[in-house]
Amino acid sequence: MAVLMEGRVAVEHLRGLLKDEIASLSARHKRRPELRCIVVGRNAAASVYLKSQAKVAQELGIGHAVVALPEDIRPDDLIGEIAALNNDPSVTGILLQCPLPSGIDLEKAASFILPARDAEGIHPANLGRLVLGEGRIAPCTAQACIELLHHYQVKLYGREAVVVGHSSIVGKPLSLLLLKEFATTTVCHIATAEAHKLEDHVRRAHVLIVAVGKPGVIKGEWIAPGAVVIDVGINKCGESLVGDVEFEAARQKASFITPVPGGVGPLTVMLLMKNICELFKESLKLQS
Ligand SMILES: NC(=O)C1=CN([C@@H]2O[C@H](COP(=O)(O)OP(=O)(O)OC[C@H]3O[C@@H](n4cnc5c(N)ncnc54)[C@H](OP(=O)(O)O)[C@@H]3O)[C@@H](O)[C@H]2O)C=CC1
Ligand SMILES: Nc1nc(=O)c2c([nH]1)NC[C@@H]1CN(c3ccc(C(=O)N[C@@H](CCC(=O)O)C(=O)O)cc3)C=[N+]21
Repeated sequence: MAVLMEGRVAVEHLRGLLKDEIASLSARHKRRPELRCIVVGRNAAASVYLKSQAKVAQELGIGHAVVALPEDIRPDDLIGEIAALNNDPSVTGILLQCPLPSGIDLEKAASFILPARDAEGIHPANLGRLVLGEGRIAPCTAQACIELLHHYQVKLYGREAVVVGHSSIVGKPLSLLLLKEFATTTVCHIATAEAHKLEDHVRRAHVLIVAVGKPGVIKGEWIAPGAVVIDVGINKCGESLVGDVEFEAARQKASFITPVPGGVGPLTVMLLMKNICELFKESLKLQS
């Protein structure tokens, strides 16, 4: 039976550090960091994220406001909203929440966020730094997975890491961070599933990280004995939240596994706040 990797426990140390740092910066500079979150349309996982953000921002002394936009917004109007936040001197960081409607391209929209206000590190300049291994602001969930692995002292050097999902906010940046740790990294996606190869890749993973958004897409029986499993997926199932991995069956085979909720989610939120704190410090340096 696997040990649970509890993000809600791993996060406590960071919570204390950030709270103290933000309190002292805010007192010294007589202003607080401000996060603005752009949300287009409605989505269950995005609502869970927003709720957690608002709660943690308040605990840490970070201002938080949502810019809610209609599902049928035109791309140019979304860019206008981003520009308004870029030009507002009180704003520290901007988060463009996914998913976006089918007519709007995340990567294109993200390129309009000022790199110095990019709360998630998804502007091409920030992603470029990540490729070069020198990124400071990296996508929060990718960082959260690495933090969890470090917290539970999981060895990555020379191990087979398999990432399922290749989105710009999770799978791709995470694969770069795993490479930085010298894990031998495979990235699977929809074409892997269509080629009926997903099971083969999952079966040989020492470390498996799944970010798809489909409950049960990874069968528990595919997990290699002793594997480490991180389930990023957040899916609403009635009133409860479930991940992408068949949890109970996977738990019988893995050595470590994240629960959903209580796994990656709380760390994602705290690392978003850490990014905001970093952007705030940079902005204060520029002013002085
Ligand atoms: N816990 C947390 O902190 C966070 C949770 N999430 C959750 O993680 C999930 C993924 O989020 P995100 O990356 O934004 O989602 P996206 O929809 O952007 O990406 C999903 C990825 O999964 C791939 N995929 C779809 N179906 C399959 C399949 N059957 N087999 C293998 N790969 C498949 C897609 O491939 P293709 O594009 O080629 O179709 C795509 O790369 C969601 O549930 C989201 O809510 C996200 C961020 C943070
Ligand atoms: N640009 C962008 N970046 C994201 O990182 C992003 C996004 N868009 N869109 C939506 C998904 C989803 N996501 C979550 C993060 C934390 C929790 C979270 O805090 N989860 C708690 C939930 C606690 C509860 O309410 O039960 C937990 O898992 O324990 C949930 C969901 C980030 N996402």
